[in-house]
Amino acid sequence: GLGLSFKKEENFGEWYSEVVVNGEMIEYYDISGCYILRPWSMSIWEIMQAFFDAEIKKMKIKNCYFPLFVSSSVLEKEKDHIEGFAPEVAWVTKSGKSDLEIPIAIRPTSETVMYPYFSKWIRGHRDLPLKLNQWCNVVRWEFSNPTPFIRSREFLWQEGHTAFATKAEADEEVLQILELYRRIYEEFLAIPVVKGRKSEMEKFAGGLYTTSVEAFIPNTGRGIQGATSHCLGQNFAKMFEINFENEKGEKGMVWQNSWAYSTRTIGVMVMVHGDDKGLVLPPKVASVQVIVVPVPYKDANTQGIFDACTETVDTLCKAGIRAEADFRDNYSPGWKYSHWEMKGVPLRIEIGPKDLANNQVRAVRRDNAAKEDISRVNLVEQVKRILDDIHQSLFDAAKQKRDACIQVVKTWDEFKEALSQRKMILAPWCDEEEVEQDVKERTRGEMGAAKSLCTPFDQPELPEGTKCFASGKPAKKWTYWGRSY
Ligand SMILES: O=C1CCCN[C@@H]1CCCn1cnc2ccccc2c1=O
Repeated sequence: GLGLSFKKEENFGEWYSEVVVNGEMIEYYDISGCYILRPWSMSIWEIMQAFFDAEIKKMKIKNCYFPLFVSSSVLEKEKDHIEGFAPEVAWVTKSGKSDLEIPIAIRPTSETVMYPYFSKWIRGHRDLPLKLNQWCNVVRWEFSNPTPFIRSREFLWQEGHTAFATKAEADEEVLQILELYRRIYEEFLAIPVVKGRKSEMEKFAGGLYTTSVEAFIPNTGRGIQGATSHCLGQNFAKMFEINFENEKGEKGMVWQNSWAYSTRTIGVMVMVHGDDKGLVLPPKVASVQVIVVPVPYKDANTQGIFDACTETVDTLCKAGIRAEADFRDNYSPGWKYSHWEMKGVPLRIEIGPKDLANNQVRAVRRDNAAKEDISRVNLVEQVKRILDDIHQSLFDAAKQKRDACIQVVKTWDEFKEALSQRKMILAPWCDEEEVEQDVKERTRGEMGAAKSLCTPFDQPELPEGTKCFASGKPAKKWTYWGRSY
């Protein structure tokens, strides 16, 4: 039948795979770890892209496009940033029947593709700042369990790559971009995130420091990195000789950033808001925000009902609301209700004989199934109010659930207990890397080890003498820990 065969609370993994397919977001592909993005998910990507692209254009960041292919000499230029990742690099070794002289890598990220040209283009301080972004796909041949949107061998992202004369400029941009990522999650996807800094162990090894927005999936009790904004320092400038002559004629290396968010955002949204009836789309990213369904009654004025539906769609569209009508005559209203609920359309409008007679429509919310009769007189402002309220209540519900998963701990025993309860753990930490390594080893198990998620910028008070939860040494900061994707 139409319904899902798995329940979110009982079989989360199967529920997720089924809901992205039944919601017509994803089609499974015959190569493992690769998925077809159908229009229902591509439209979500496009809406977020439109926002982010407009925002970075305000920051004078320009779009470009670099080749998909990377020569091995250049890719392996940076040993330590690539060493951990080497197994994930996909290589082209043949064309037709013949082997390539030298294998060519498919970009897993574009630092090594772009930075030899940054070196060529940046000569003097007038060439700075250089601020580029590209919207593209990247390939990482991962082996851990592939999951649509969350972990795939090819995904879409934007990657920003910027170069500045001073560290101060780089530091500022890192945070400006991170704020845009927070807005993507909280203002578009209605998902609460924590802004913070990654530990030395978890940061991008090729950079100076990494900031991120961290989300949490209550059903699996795992944190998930939502997006990252790295300050690369002068590490890549040194490697690729990206230097410039400043005003005083002195030679200096540039300060660089790189930052990305990807189609993983869509998977997080499905996991957080979806329910046993299917997808639940936050209105801001729904390609159809309102679906109008005619409810004809045997001898009632069917044409009048259809006309009212058409007029309702036109009125809403003229007001900038993304509305459509489902006039298909081979499906019943009840079938249509289930279908559009599965696809997560935020608001349904039903128009039957009674509604027609009373010059009203019956509005039904997807998030809480609340029904409301609305006069067609002030339809637009009522629908706008309801859509805004749906966004707010989705965010509030997700935040309440995420906050309920947060556990503050002071000792190792409390930490272990919270981890067994699948919590997102806030603990005082001595900030020593070998202690972090020790936490990973001591929590290794079939559920996966705990790792540090981020050190939140918003630090709670740390009383003098507070001990590190894992080492007993003097704590230096509060850090979030947990299992993660
Ligand atoms: O996050 C970002 C933001 C966008 C630009 N790249 C940085 C860092 C990417 C880190 N990374 C991640 N997976 C990889 C996989 C294979 C080879 C290299 C890499 C690699 O460098």
